[in-house]
Formats: sequence, C-alpha cells, structure tokens
Amino acid sequence: MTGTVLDALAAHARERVEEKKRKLPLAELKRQLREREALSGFPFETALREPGLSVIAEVKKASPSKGVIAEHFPYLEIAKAYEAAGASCISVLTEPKWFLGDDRYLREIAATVSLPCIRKDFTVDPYLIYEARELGASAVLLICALLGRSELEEYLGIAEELGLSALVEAHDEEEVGRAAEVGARLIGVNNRDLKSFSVNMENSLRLRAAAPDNCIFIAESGVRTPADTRALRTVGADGILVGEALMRAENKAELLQALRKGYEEA
Ligand SMILES: O=P(O)(O)OC[C@@H](O)[C@@H](O)c1c[nH]c2ccccc12
Repeated sequence: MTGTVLDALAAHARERVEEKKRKLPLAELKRQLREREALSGFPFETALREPGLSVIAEVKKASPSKGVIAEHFPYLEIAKAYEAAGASCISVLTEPKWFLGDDRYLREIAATVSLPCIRKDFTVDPYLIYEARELGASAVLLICALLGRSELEEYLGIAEELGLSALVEAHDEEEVGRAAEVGARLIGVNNRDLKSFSVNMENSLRLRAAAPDNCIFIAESGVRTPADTRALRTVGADGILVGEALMRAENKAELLQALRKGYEEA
C-alpha cells in the first residue's frame, strides 16, 4: 500500500464516520448500547489464550494489494466453514471501498457463528468502536500507523469499557514499543508493509522479541504454510491472522490442520 493508499483509506474512513454520525448520532448509538446486555469476559482474548496455535480466520472479499480475492462471496458459508474447521476467532472486513467489506457481513456473521469476531477496519474515530459493539463484534483493530499514543490510549480505554478486546497492529519496532507502552494485551505484527504492499514473514519473527513476553502475539498477513507456523512457534508467537490463504483454500479444515501441525512440530 503506498503512503497515499493508507492515507486515502484513513481519509475515506473519516468520511464514512461523518456519514454514519449523520444517520445515527453517537449519543443515540450509545443509548442503544446501554439497553444491551453487557459483554463480559472478553471472549476474543479468552479464545486466543487457549493453548496451541490460535487462528483468526478472515472473511475478505478483496484487498488493495490483491484486488478481488473471491468473486463468489458466500460470507456466511465461509464463516461457518471457518468455525467447523476449528478457527479460534473470525475477522470480518467492514471497509467498503478497497476491501469490499460491509457492516452487514459482520452483523450477520456475529449473529450466526459462536466464535468471537473482530471488526477489521480503519479505526480513526471512537464511533467505529461503539458501532463494532453494536454490530456484534467482540474486538476491534487499532492500527498504530494511524493513531498517536494518546489516541491509542483513549481508544483502548473505550474498547475496554465496552467489553471489547483491541488487537493493536504494529509494523516496526517503534510501533510495537508504543503498543506495549499503552498496555495493549493483544499485539499483532503485520508482515505486510502498509506503504509498499510487500509481505515479509521475517517481520513478525523479528519483532516478537520487541513485544512483552506476556502479551498475546499475533502474526498477520502472508501466513500460508506449516513452515511459517513452525518458525512462528520457535520465536514464541501465539497466533496468526490469515485471510487470503484460507479464503482460497478449497478445504479450509485441511489447511488449518496443517498450519496447527507445523506449529505443534516446532
Ligand atoms: O490475506 P492475508 O495476507 O492472510 O492477510 C490477512 C490480514 O493480516 C490482512 O487482511 C490485514 C492485516 N492488517 C490489516 C489492516 C487492515 C486491513 C487488512 C489487514
């Protein structure tokens, strides 16, 4: 992703938020949430704490780097297949322009499967966190490259208050340090460079040591093979976030099993 694409994604996310606020003001959204039963026990984090390789399986129709991944996109069937295959959690893209995501996909998937779901979007405003809760998510993504330290702290606090977990995404040493400083319990290192699109597994392998021992450490993007998960186990990673490889896999259970096996064998 060129600097401009990440900038454009963030700018478009801000526009989307303004439109959402016009349709349903934050005060009204908050009021709706107060009528809801509290979300307790941080189910997303709890699922990731299970022993063995944790797998966050992503429902993704397209991406800026790959274009359309799934022409035919039966999102509920895909989510159900992930659940049956033994995924720990599900990630659902809600960004509409570049990832062809939709809030509706998240709402329906969260209501259908029993796995905890993360809203995968460009969180540039607290509104998207409250809305994630309303859509049925139990976690949100916070991207360090888009948020300063004080925003990260504020957004983490809002998520916490709503009972949502936050996966804090970092791409380099400085960002991992920032995630740790603000007390992120779930840290994801993206193997995809948000500026150049290039994917390098070495990134998460190298940065494991920069994150606190006791955080849940997730390797994101480009994870495809048992050799990848074997290497990740060796450095002490807890889980993976996999989109494209699982989306394209005819037999999702088989791929998931192979990835787990690679991890167990390390
Ligand atoms: O399809 P992949 O290479 O397995 O990647 C999944 C996930 O890591 C990727 O979709 C992602 C990581 N961080 C993001 C931030 C926004 C949108 C998407 C992402």
